[in-house]
Amino acid sequence: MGLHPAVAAVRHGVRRAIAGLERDHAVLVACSGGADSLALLSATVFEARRPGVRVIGVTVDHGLQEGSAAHAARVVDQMAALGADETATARVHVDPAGLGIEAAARRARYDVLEQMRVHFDARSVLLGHTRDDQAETVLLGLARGSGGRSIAGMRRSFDHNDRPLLDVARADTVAACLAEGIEFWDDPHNSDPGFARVRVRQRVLPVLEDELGPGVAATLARTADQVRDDVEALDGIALASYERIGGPEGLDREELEELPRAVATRVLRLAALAAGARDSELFHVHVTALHGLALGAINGEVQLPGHVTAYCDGSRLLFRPTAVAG
Ligand SMILES: Nc1ncnc2c1ncn2[C@@H]1O[C@H](COP(=O)(O)OP(=O)(O)OP(=O)(O)O)[C@@H](O)[C@H]1O
Repeated sequence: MGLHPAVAAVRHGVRRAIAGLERDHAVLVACSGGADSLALLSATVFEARRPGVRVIGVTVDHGLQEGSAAHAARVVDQMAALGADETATARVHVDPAGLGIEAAARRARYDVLEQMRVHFDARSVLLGHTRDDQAETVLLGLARGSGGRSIAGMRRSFDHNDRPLLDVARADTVAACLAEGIEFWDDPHNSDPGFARVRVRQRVLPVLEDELGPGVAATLARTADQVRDDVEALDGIALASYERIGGPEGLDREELEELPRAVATRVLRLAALAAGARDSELFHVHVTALHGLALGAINGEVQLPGHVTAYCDGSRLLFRPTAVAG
């Protein structure tokens, strides 16, 4: 019997991701025990064999659900049975204060995976996000309305992380597990309609598929790829412009006026961040106000999150710490 097409699709993604690795290099696979990450691990073991790359399987125990330690132990056994050279459980403490539980768990997970990567001297961390995850991310970003970056989806690689399955359908990771006799775990979170992502998965995408035809997830993911190229190009141009016209003495307003709006707003964001504005609360409305101020459409000052005030002085747009009353 030939190779199952779903297994071939998963292996194809992995082959590209580890193409640069050589004998005795190590790669870390982040494994939740779901179909996506177990299919990813199995394919990585297969693809790593010929170059002689070591495969490290790591599962993160967030300690948030009853029985999470037992679940992690089962995943570790599975990873070993699938042929991982080494396995580990990373336990994290999730502090939900500020970020909220989901974001705090994600932050803790990415931090500990990076620590494990360094610990095992691995070249990269492979994550099992699929094309469907990407489509959901694009739709959620579209609804959030925070511009190109929010619909550019997840990056294929960042820092030392890779997402080899971004072109692979989630159904194919399930089919690959079934074809290889891998028992996978269905995370109850993945079907809890309390999460916006789950509602997109269960209700929004199926309607789009019905009304616009099958393949919507793939086209959304393709859109993300194209938008990301554009966003990254604009970011690069903006950084170069900022380095040219910005500095400790603020921004040159005439030079700023010459820039296309998409570049100017990015330059203003960079300048505001350099002046100490708080990234997570610096919204488009602030940047638009800064633009108005620089062009003379708004008079006075603009207050930015993080206690930064922007103002104009002749030809320059400047920033200073906001004076605290009392
Ligand atoms: N507990 C875990 N241990 C190890 N890896 C995990 C764990 N949870 C998720 N991952 C990794 O992240 C990938 C995506 O998982 P999932 O879609 O459940 O997470 P998510 O919360 O949507 O992720 P993100 O927040 O990064 O978008 C998995 O395929 C796996 O590689």
